[in-house]
Amino acid sequence: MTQAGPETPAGAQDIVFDHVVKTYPNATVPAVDDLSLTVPAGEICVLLGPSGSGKTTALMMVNRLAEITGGDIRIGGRSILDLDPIRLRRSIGYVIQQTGLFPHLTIAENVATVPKVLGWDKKRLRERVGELLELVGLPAGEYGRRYPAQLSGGQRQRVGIARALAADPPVMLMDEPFGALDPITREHVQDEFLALHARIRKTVIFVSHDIDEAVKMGDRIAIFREGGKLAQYDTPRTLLKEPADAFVARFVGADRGLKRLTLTRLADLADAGALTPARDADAALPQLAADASLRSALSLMVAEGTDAVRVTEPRGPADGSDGTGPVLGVASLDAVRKAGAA
Ligand SMILES: Nc1ncnc2c1ncn2[C@@H]1O[C@H](COP(=O)(O)OP(=O)(O)OP(=O)(O)O)[C@@H](O)[C@H]1O
Repeated sequence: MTQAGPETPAGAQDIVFDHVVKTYPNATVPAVDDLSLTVPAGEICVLLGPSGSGKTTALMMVNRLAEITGGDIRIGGRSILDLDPIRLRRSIGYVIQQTGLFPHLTIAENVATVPKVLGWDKKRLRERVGELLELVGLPAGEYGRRYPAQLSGGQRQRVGIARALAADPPVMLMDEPFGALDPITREHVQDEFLALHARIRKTVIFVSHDIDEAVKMGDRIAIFREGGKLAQYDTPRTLLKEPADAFVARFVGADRGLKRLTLTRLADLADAGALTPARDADAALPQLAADASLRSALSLMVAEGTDAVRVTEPRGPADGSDGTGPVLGVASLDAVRKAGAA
């Protein structure tokens, strides 16, 4: 955590869309229509919506890969229209689905691309590349001299993130960055990115078409409808609990109650005093570590045919959530249901 606290992290900047319109040349209707929203500094905002609803266009207007045709976008209070597009782009991290790594450059050279353009000296470049590759779990000594083709898809995506962070930009734009990864790798890279974000607190705009990804990654979610109109902008919890209209309700899915359970951990129940003390008779109950979600707890109860789980203290990340630490108490189906409805 920075000195200023997570709400106003040092170095991050808010992004304001102020009545933004984008109508492409020769188009009869706008791709983005009167978009107004603020992404607070240091938060992750996920743009979600059906195909063609204007998510990528909204994202690309921030770094002027698509020029706005109405309204304004301000980063840290400065209009993007007052900035030179090339300089603006260098000051914003950009991660896309096909990582866009240069195949003929090594991993270290790829990560160094922008700082090199900015004229950093060799020593500073080398240190920064080492630091960034370490940060994304690909130590330079082992991976720096390899070429993109010699990495897995998930590793390439991590290099893409390291490269986007190279010049320490206050803002990152990510367009379906994990879309091409298989589900298991995607989960890993999402977790890694969230852990990384907790440390670096950049302001991130992240395009996704996957509601589960949006709920997991977003501090806030902007749902777009056809015609590039903003349907709702809220925290995942509010969006799932109070969809603004039938379109949003349909988009987030009939299982939105279950999705909401992913937002609460068993540890939250423990903190709220909603666990009951474990008795000897509870020894046969299935158990889960406190960092598991209420959805996992419910799923385990259904699978095991019980109406409670024992909650254990996780001993560390290496333990996963299989529940091997000391027992904290028992979470009943009723407690899970009540917490899910809250
Ligand atoms: N370069 C362009 N020229 C003209 N029209 C475009 C251009 N790029 C996108 N559009 C149109 O603008 C609208 C919004 O497209 P955009 O790519 O922003 O949507 P999206 O929500 O990101 O879609 P997807 O989820 O399929 O990527 C679509 O109708 C699209 O056809």
